[in-house]
Amino acid sequence: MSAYDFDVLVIGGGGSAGFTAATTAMKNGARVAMVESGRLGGLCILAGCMPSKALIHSADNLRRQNADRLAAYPGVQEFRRGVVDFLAQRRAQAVAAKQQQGLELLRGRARFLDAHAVAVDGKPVSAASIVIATGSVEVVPDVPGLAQSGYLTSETFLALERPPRSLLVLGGGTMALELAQYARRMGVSVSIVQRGQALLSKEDPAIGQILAQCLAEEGVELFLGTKLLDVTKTADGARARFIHQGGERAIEAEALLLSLGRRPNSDGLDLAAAGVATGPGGAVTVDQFMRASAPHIFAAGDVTARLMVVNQAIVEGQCAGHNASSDKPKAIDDRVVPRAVFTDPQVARVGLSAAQAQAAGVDFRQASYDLAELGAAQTYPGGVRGLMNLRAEAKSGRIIGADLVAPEASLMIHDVAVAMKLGGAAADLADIPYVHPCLAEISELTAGRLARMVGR
Ligand SMILES: Cc1cc2nc3c(=O)[nH]c(=O)nc-3n(C[C@H](O)[C@H](O)[C@H](O)COP(=O)(O)OP(=O)(O)OC[C@H]3O[C@@H](n4cnc5c(N)ncnc54)[C@H](O)[C@@H]3O)c2cc1C
Ligand SMILES: NC(=O)c1ccc[n+]([C@@H]2O[C@H](COP(=O)([O-])OP(=O)(O)OC[C@H]3O[C@@H](n4cnc5c(N)ncnc54)[C@H](O)[C@@H]3O)[C@@H](O)[C@H]2O)c1
Repeated sequence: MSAYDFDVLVIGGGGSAGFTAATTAMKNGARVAMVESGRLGGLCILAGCMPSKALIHSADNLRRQNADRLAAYPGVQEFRRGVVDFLAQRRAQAVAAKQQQGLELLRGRARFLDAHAVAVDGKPVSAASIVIATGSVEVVPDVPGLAQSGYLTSETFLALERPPRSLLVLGGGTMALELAQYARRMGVSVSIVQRGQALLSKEDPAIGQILAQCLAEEGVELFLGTKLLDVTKTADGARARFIHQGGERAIEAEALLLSLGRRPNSDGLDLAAAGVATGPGGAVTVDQFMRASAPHIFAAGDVTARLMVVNQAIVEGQCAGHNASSDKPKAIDDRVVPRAVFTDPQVARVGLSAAQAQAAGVDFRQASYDLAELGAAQTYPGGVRGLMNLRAEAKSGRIIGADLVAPEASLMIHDVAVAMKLGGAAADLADIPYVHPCLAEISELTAGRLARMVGR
């Protein structure tokens, strides 16, 4: 009989990483409890991936139909709520099914008491191993006046009952671009104020340029390379002052959306009581087994800040859940986690970026292809914009990463992901006679170019 209440305790079990960790540990035969302070579903279902995509796809439809967006707005919101409620209910049913199999669900907020115990709303619970999966929170920078201005976060923006006439988006990352384009397509007048010189500053600058062109053509006003000075509340909304191209500018809008990144949600956990070390922004520091600095404590998902997307959270949850409940530890394999930005055109990536490969000292070659060069692209009235960068190890020809901008890049990236998973080389991808004429042929053609530059 164990000295602890449970074999494995998961903090944040209602989210993607936590629920995966809990069910993985159960498969290993562990007695598992999960603590959840909020509604079951986590960020992806309740206020992230799913509601944002429900709105984006709705705006696309309305645009195609040339419908009155303002009149359609309440229906779009009703659709978003329906999607969220359906998926949250499905998560609740999945949790209930696991409860039938012995999972203990503890409702409340967890805080560490020591390395093997947490208090759930004051009540102590102990476990041999603990998985931290508490997700992330919005970054709120220390900008004068911002706190008093009444800004929107992604969560409050997604749920607005009425669209603002004008929207000022602070930030130029994934979330900023998805939500800015959605708002524009719903008829809102949109400005983006971004600190970096490019949009999506972690990607190849050519990608940010394509997105900047597309957004500007839709009427989004872009300010890149800015320094935010302050924000003031006005009678109609908010006003942001910033430096742009050496001069001072000010933009007023009815609503201000904060999209300056997310940071690990670890503040209230009292990690010091458990001897768990944190890194930049409060990320729980983990090794390749998703093990924290205390040997029987693991972490998974946004709280580790490795890559804040849901498929990464699930891969980390599987690894943490397994290692928390097994004496045969497995290292995480997150080499192949594709991800996408759901703008139009979409942006997708798998594997290492060129900058990451360089930083890791990999000897690689990169081939690029402009989507407009493709025969299939000629068949789209008005043309299509995009590109592919494909990278492979110089000696072996093995594919190590790709970037893609294309209308359906979120779908198209998966053939590169499969090739990478199977250890494929550029020549293997080039060898597949792709359906003609389709935009996915860009993979075959870029791979052909790359195959001629590398060893195999
Ligand atoms: C607007 C938006 C759009 C996004 N779109 C996409 C997308 O299209 N594709 C994609 O892959 N990713 C997307 N993401 C990112 C994705 O949602 C996250 O990476 C993912 O949901 C993180 O999962 P998680 O399990 O780490 O955290 P969460 O799902 O946030 O789970 C953490 C859980 O812990 C609970 N919790 C926190 N503290 C405690 C505590 N002390 N005690 C008990 N419980 C606690 C919370 O209530 C929550 O249920 C988006 C994010 C946003 C904000
Ligand atoms: N499709 C998806 O997978 C998806 C969609 C939305 C969000 N997400 C995830 O949610 C998280 C949050 O998204 P995000 O777009 O906010 O984060 P992000 O890190 O992609 O972008 C933040 C942006 O804000 C800028 N910035 C940060 N601090 C600033 C400051 N003080 N002044 C001016 N600019 C500043 C950065 O340069 C960057 O461009 C990300 O980790 C992302 O992966 C994913």
